Amino acid sequence: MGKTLFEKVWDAHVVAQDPGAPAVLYIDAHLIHEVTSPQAFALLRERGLKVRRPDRTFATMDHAIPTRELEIELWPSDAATQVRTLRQNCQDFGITLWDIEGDVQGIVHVVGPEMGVTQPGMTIVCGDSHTSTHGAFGALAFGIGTSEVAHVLATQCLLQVKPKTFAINVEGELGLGVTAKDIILAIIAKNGAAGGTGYVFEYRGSAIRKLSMANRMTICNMSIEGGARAGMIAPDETTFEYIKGRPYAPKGADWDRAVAYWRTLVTDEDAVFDRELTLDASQLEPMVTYGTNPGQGIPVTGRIPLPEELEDPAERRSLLSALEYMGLKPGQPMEGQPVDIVFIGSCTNSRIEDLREAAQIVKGRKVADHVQALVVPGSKAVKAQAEAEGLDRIFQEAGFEWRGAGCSMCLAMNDDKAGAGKYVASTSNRNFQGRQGPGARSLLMSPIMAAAAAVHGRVVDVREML
Ligand SMILES: CC(C)[C@H](C(=O)O)[C@@H](O)C(=O)O
Ligand code: SF4
Repeated sequence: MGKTLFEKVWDAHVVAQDPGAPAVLYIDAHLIHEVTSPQAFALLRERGLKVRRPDRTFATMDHAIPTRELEIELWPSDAATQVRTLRQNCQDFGITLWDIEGDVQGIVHVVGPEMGVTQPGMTIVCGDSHTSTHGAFGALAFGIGTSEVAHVLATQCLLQVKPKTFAINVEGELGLGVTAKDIILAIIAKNGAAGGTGYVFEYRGSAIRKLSMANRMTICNMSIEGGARAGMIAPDETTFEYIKGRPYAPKGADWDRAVAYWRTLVTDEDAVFDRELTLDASQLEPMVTYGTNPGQGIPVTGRIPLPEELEDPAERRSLLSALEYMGLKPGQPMEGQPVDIVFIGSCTNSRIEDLREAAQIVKGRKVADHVQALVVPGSKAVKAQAEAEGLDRIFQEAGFEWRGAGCSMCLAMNDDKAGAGKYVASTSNRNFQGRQGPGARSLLMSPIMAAAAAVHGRVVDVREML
């Protein structure tokens, strides 16, 4: 029997496997950031250990840092401590650091691919759940806990139980105004926020093959929001083209050898998945979430479900408690729902393609008077590229704030927080209670939907603006 893409990458990295025990998996690239690495380094120091492969470990600063220009002396003390600790750790252990003071910095899942660190067939880990993003390149990439970060730093290996495989087939043409974000929100709405537990998704089908790398990353990014351990997309010409020439990409004869190997990283015709789900891309609409988990989403033309429409009593309870927190009612449409804040950013949707699309909607229009709107590029490179294309001017003339790279309002771990009770149209990946600020209410959507919400001050169907 043939192998799936996941099985090929898994098998190539198993160092040891005792029956009934987790596998020892070799890790090709380890990404670290300021929030989940300090305790791991502390553990290494305590035990007198070195970093096994400093050359395969890459650090950036993203979660806690302010996205406004601010001297570090004026930062909240936690953030300053985390950043200074990361600098010290990278210096002491000989690790490459993409520092906020340098030219290369940004959200770990935006910078890794940009630098060419992320490559097909690799195992990639990071103390961060959205490491699944890198699966867009046909890598096996997933988040790990802080004690595992220490383990990988010390050994370059990780203990892992082999997950099962889950094919998600997306076939057909997307309609105008329907994006990769809508594909993944629709998948999670259909399969549930825990529907992928124990599995690695492989996104397949004609609609996936047509997507850019940025769009593929948007989809893989949210695999974890669908409960999966990781999400993968087989590499193809789009992938190779994206990687070629990037700083850490193979060069010369190494490049040819690498591409020849990468071409083998496809699921064999006769491979069998443990589960499958198929979606018709032509039936999808722009999506909006109404609840407090990413599975609680509906097409913009739809209505919030009524409790009696849900079979599972646990889901009924979760609907009602989510709606209470959200200040929304069963059966209500989301179209027309006023918003207070619009956040375009996060490792889901802060790449240049996302900003270009959002800018198209905003161009020549104004942000509604009562709305605070911000654009937070995913990296310094995205920011520079956007500025070279004049996107910053389009956003600022419309009334958006134009910020520095970082996680920003994706999570309330830095200066950018939404107030209690505020509705945030957000391009990020999590709408958990308090995620964007204590009491704040997140409505997840695509960048063009968020841009449309900024202009109208309420949730609208972006297709009416195209
Ligand atoms: C802070 C970090 C550990 C966390 C994660 O693991 O995902 C964050 O990135 C998030 O998105 O919630
Ligand atoms: S942008 Fe958001 S989801 Fe992504 S790593 Fe940062 S906090 Fe996590």
